[in-house]
Amino acid sequence: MLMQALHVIKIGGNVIDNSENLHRFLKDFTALEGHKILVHGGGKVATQISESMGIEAKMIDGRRITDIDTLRVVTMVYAGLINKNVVAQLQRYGANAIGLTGADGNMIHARKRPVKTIDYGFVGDIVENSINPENIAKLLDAGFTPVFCALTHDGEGQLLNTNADTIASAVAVALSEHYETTLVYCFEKKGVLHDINDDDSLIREINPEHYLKLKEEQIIHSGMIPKLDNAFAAISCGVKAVIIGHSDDLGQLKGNTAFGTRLSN
Ligand SMILES: Nc1ncnc2c1ncn2[C@@H]1O[C@H](COP(=O)(O)OP(=O)(O)O)[C@@H](O)[C@H]1O
Ligand SMILES: CC(=O)N[C@@H](CCC(=O)OP(=O)(O)O)C(=O)O
Repeated sequence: MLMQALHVIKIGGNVIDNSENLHRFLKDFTALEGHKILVHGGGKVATQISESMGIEAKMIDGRRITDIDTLRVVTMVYAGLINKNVVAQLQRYGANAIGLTGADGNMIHARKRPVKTIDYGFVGDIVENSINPENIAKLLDAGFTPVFCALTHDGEGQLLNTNADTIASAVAVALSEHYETTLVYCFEKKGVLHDINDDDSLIREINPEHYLKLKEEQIIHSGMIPKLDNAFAAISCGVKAVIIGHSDDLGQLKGNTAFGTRLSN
């Protein structure tokens, strides 16, 4: 049987922090035909709000050290402020969006990251095979557009902070059993760049060997490393296509025009 197409789109914190870019992106997202899921970050807003409350934001290897006060802030910011505003805007543009944490409908089960050398606090690693694609498919079939924020739960009442890139990859992998799934990471640059300050230096395609080399040469660094690790994990676990590109270029998907960096294995 021919599988239906599904787009899982992740939007990053720098776009969420810029209302003009966010609105443009949400309009283009709504215009995408067929089944779609949005996963949003919001790390930048969480950092601003934490610091305005006198709670210092600490990141190690792109992951937020989430003590109890920080967990309260990210719960308010991700599940409340950002998720509900994104849902309201999508409703305005015509998508029947429904906002979710991983606890809602038991969508995403995670385990508190064990303390080794670093104590990340209330950070959750998604439990393998814990995302039930049937539950998400029910929402899609009922005409809803699920909008996930960066929170999961451990099944024992504890919310956990989980990186949004990781959530997008895990959701795309789980649903690729049922749909021909394309995962798109949207952020504020044209894609993976040879020179981070030059949008004309876009790398149109990248495979794991090329990735290793670009990492060694420090052409790829910081937040792009975990993003690409998540992206390659998705492509090797059944996701049909993964693209990393600018939030302004999402509309290109509709016309099937190539944009951003496409992953290959
Ligand atoms: N080669 C590269 N091309 C593009 N961005 C890169 C590259 N190397 C590092 N980066 C950095 O990675 C960042 C994206 O990662 P991150 O901030 O985690 O994204 P997001 O906001 O989508 O979660 C970019 O803003 C950029 O600063
Ligand atoms: C554990 C962890 O680091 N969680 C992330 C979740 C938000 C996120 O991923 O936001 P962006 O996509 O905007 O970076 C954080 O709190 O920053």
